[in-house]
Amino acid sequence: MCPSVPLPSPCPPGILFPYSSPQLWGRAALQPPVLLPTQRRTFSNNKILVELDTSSGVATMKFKSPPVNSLSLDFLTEFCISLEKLENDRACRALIITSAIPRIFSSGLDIMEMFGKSTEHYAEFWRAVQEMWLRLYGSSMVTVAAINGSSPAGGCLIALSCDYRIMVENPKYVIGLNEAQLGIVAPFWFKDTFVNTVGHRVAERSLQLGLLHPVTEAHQIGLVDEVVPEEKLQEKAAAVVAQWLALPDHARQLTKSMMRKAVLDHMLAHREEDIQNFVKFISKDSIQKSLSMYMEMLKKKKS
Ligand SMILES: CCCCCCCCCCCCC/C=C/C(=O)SCCNC(=O)CCNC(=O)[C@H](O)C(C)(C)COP(=O)(O)OP(=O)(O)OC[C@H]1O[C@@H](n2cnc3c(N)ncnc32)[C@H](O)[C@@H]1OP(=O)(O)O
Repeated sequence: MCPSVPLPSPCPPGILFPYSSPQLWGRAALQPPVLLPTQRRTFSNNKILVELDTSSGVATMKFKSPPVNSLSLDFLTEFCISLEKLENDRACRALIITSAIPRIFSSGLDIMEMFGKSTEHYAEFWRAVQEMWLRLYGSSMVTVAAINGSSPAGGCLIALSCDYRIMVENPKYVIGLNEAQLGIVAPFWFKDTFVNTVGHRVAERSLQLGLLHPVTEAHQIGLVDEVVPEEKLQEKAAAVVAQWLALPDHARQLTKSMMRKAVLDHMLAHREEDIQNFVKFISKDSIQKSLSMYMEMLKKKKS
């Protein structure tokens, strides 16, 4: 997995874990028994609320950055800190990611972070985007995206980086990597994450056309795993987590690592080059113009 997020090793690889009880499979079981004053631990910063149920080992992360949960540098920093805290907390085995903002899961990367700023700022911002993906895609926790609203581009990347995606049935919601519509390009690791989920042909068409898929279509192409009515979302996410947690952590984690390692390693090997490419690309006048026109179009749509 990602070197910045080392895999916890409940037992050496290749050694069979004692299959006695599901409760003993988790990281929580490795802790000496302690009496906890409460079963819920909450931490919240400006843009993200995290609640960890220490009895089940399941954390819920809610994005709460109005108006549209755009992924600004501040948001990404909070996100990475929250992920690191949970990853290092042996009581936490699973994470459900959802939104507290009605109708929007996340509007993707904050376009204002990529517009009219210095090259140093672009480099810092892009490193934060990379870090978020490395931590989430490389997480040893079970991760479930409970997608309760539209989720374009960077928002879709967050969902794609999870182990399982459940989306609310609503004809107004869309999801996809729509970068091409903005006149920009999904970087190779966005593309790899997408291909690993939906397959090469579907990804090629969807990426070239910058498609935002309605929920039913997203389900048909395998971009989301399940579609549920809004009121069933949390219950469904909890059920999926329980199913994944019923397996021994080390077996699931090693399997996940095996499936994702090549993509993570590829990105890590090209991380600095990827930052340089981003800075060069985003600083171009033509790209800045495209972003400016896109923001104008968003504003016009409102009026
Ligand atoms: C050899 C090849 C080399 C290649 C090298 C490659 C290098 C890499 C290239 C760059 C890669 C970048 C990857 C980018 C990823 C992204 O995520 S880009 C962002 C994409 N996001 C979008 O397209 C979403 C845009 N927003 C919307 O569609 C809608 O806003 C919405 C999310 C569906 C919500 O709609 P609605 O509820 O109607 O709200 P609005 O009124 O539209 O918006 C409210 C305000 O929020 C602002 N806003 C919306 N999205 C963003 C955003 N992403 N960033 C910043 N701000 C956003 C919107 O403008 C409104 O603002 P106000 O008018 O001021 O209220």
